[in-house]
Amino acid sequence: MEHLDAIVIGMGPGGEVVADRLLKAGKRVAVAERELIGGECGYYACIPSKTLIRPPEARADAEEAAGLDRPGLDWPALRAYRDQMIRHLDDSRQVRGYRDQGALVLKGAARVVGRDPWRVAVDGREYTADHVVVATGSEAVRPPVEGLDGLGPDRVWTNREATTLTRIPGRALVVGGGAVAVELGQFLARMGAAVTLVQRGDRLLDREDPRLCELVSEQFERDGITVHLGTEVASAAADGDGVAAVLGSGERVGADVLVLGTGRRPRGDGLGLADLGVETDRGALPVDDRCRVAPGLWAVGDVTARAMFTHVAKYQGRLVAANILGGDRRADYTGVPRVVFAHPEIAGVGLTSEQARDRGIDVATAEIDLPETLARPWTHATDPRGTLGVIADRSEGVLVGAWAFGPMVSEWINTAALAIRARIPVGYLIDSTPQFPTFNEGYVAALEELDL
Ligand SMILES: Cc1cc2nc3c(=O)[nH]c(=O)nc-3n(C[C@H](O)[C@H](O)[C@H](O)COP(=O)(O)OP(=O)(O)OC[C@H]3O[C@@H](n4cnc5c(N)ncnc54)[C@H](O)[C@@H]3O)c2cc1C
Ligand SMILES: NC(=O)c1ccc[n+]([C@@H]2O[C@H](COP(=O)([O-])OP(=O)(O)OC[C@H]3O[C@@H](n4cnc5c(N)ncnc54)[C@H](O)[C@@H]3O)[C@@H](O)[C@H]2O)c1
Repeated sequence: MEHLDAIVIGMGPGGEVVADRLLKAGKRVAVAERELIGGECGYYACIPSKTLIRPPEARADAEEAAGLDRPGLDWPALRAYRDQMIRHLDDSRQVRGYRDQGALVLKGAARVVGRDPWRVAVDGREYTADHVVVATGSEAVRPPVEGLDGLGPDRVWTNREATTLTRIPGRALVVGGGAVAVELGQFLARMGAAVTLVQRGDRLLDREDPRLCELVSEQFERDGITVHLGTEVASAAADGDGVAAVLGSGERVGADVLVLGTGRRPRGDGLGLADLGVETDRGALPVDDRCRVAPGLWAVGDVTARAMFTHVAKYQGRLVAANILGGDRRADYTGVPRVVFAHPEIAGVGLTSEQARDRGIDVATAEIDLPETLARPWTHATDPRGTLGVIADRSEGVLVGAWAFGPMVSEWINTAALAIRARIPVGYLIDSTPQFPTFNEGYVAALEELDL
């Protein structure tokens, strides 16, 4: 039986970072992947969704810039570029790349079949290793809607069908109110679909600051999206080529497709770990602050259910590789940005004002309207909009949270992310000199408004 320094199970962004770093350090590594090297992120989530969103976003930006006409949208050309970006669902170059780096590439579903030492089985063969890293990601949750399971993938889209779509549906019923529902719902609407969104919670993006949720709802109204809050889809049935749904409120909604954005379940079950005394929590592998599950067993990414983002999977991957190589790195999630790539972009980082108060923090908040305060929104668009909110700990004099709605927020939210993580005193932030004219200047203006 072949013995390795490490076996990485699942080659999404988390697994790839661990494998790359261990291989560079000269370790003997096996990587196991049952589908495509690159994971959900590379083929069915981040990459295709952000590629698809860009042209409608660029068109809206062009419409808002002085002196530009509305550019045309070429769906076949966009679809072809999306297919190129998802490598036509072919990972043979990645397989070759890892083999060239000296990895043992195992294409198949892995199971952990023994411990002391860890033993992993793929395709009927077994391997032992000093370290096993589980990076198996997550899968879309299918809500318990009557009739849903009887409908095929032509009528019910998870993120997989939605991000690999080949036609724009005439009518889409989007279920959920998180990042998936907001990004895909707005994309479909901007591509010409009539979109109805049904969210169980009482706000869109209900884990974010309530004020941010309000701004997103207003934007969805401008986009002509019909939003039902505080209700669910009670039942769904085939109707011609489409779907006839009945909501909890009794209202009927007809659509060509029903798109699920109802959360994700970590893929920690089915790996055989329970038989070895490693319990999961609703599919998640419990990790300590070093991302360790048990001696020699590590987990990174969505399967840890810490914060289901690619940047978190990569962060945990860097940390686990360092720890396997003898380091002692511990994870800190206080400065993880949460960006929704809608148009305008939406972001939150750190605590919401509600969370900060619940923790007993002496909270000070401020909110600024970006066009009222800055020059940059006006050089960017003729009818600009945007808002920045900051949440500070008055007694410590540091920022504990921030949220923003506006152009390119995904880039400039990282200023707040670093300030929160490093506990940079608000006085230093106010004393900084962000480039003129940029959206980053908003932080000085917002922080000056705080009653500290
Ligand atoms: C529509 C959508 C858009 C998103 N957009 C963003 C975004 O813009 N930015 C962002 O930060 N996050 C985004 N996310 C979240 C992001 O996709 C995940 O956080 C990220 O993919 C997690 O990476 P991972 O390495 O944990 O797992 P994954 O990317 O899920 O990869 C896990 C891999 O493990 C493999 N695997 C599973 N079980 C086994 C087994 N037993 N044996 C072998 N292999 C196995 C799978 O085949 C898969 O390839 C988005 C999610 C969705 C659904
Ligand atoms: N830009 C990004 O970084 C990005 C983009 C997409 C997804 N993601 C990540 O992927 C993960 C999954 O995203 P998501 O939006 O699917 O999940 P989510 O858990 O963030 O949100 C799910 C939403 O669906 C609602 N919901 C659940 N069941 C419902 C039902 N039966 N009927 C109506 N509404 C229902 C919930 O109230 C909740 O608001 C998240 O962790 C997210 O952060 C990130």
